Amino acid sequence: MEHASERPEVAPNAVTTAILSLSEQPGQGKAALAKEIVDNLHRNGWLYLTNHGISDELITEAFSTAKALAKLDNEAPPPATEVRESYNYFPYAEQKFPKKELPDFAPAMAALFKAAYNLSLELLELIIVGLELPLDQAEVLRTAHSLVGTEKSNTKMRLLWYPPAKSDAAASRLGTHSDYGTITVLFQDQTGGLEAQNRDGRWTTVKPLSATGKGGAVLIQLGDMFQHWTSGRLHSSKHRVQLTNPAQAGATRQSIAFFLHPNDDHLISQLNGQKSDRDITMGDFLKNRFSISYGSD
Ligand SMILES: O=C(O)CCC(=O)C(=O)O
Ligand SMILES: [Fe+2]
Repeated sequence: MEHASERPEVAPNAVTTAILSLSEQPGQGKAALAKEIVDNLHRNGWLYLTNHGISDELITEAFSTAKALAKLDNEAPPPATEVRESYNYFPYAEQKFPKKELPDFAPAMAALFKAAYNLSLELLELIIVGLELPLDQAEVLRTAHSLVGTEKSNTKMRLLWYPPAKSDAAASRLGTHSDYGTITVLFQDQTGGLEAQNRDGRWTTVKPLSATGKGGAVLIQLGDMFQHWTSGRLHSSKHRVQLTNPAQAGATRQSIAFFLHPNDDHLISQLNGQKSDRDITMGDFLKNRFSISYGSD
């Protein structure tokens, strides 16, 4: 209970997190699912997807390799203020891979990266349907992400490892931020601690759902760039990872976040077809990220 007074107020049931099945349900067509996805990305900016099509084996293999990497890195003690470790995986950055120590690293990460990329493309198509935009816009989005995996795209997979917290640790494991790309696909274990803020400004705890097993779910979060792209129709939520109870402090937490970004040189024109002087390349967007104002904010 020591930490309770240090934590910001969170109303645990203020916002409902949707759990949607990517495989069509009897009586529910693709259009209905697309609409539900868009409604949730409009209101909240996040949702869970079950039947996401990524095999347990791929996810489990990537998690165990990422955990082994965190253990390797731990041989050098982290700075005292460090509350998590993270490694950004870019498929082309082979010189950074721990080839000798972990020969399984490259194939495990490449497989999950590819699967998450394919899932993202499927989702982008559904979002275009749900936004009731002309279907050629789905092709626009697909082309905008054609360089994923190369040096001309900032798309990456972040391997996160949160060690057990010291008893006097602050309540924060990862500070408040929004993701800045198109969408994020988050795979997490069942430790919990993720909190997110919806369009109305309400914070909620996002119930932890494992990415594997029966009912395995991945969390989809919308990024700043996609909010901009959709002229603010979709919401990019602020989120953070907290230690929500003392028992959790003693537990490790592991997650893998796939951040989909458009090609650096892709000119982001509004998806509603309107010409706008806010059209901007992804590269410039990143440069200006902290100074521009955009969307409906
Ligand atoms: O660890 C998590 O669950 C969240 C990670 C995250 O939000 C990020 O890396 O941007
Ligand atoms: Fe994030």
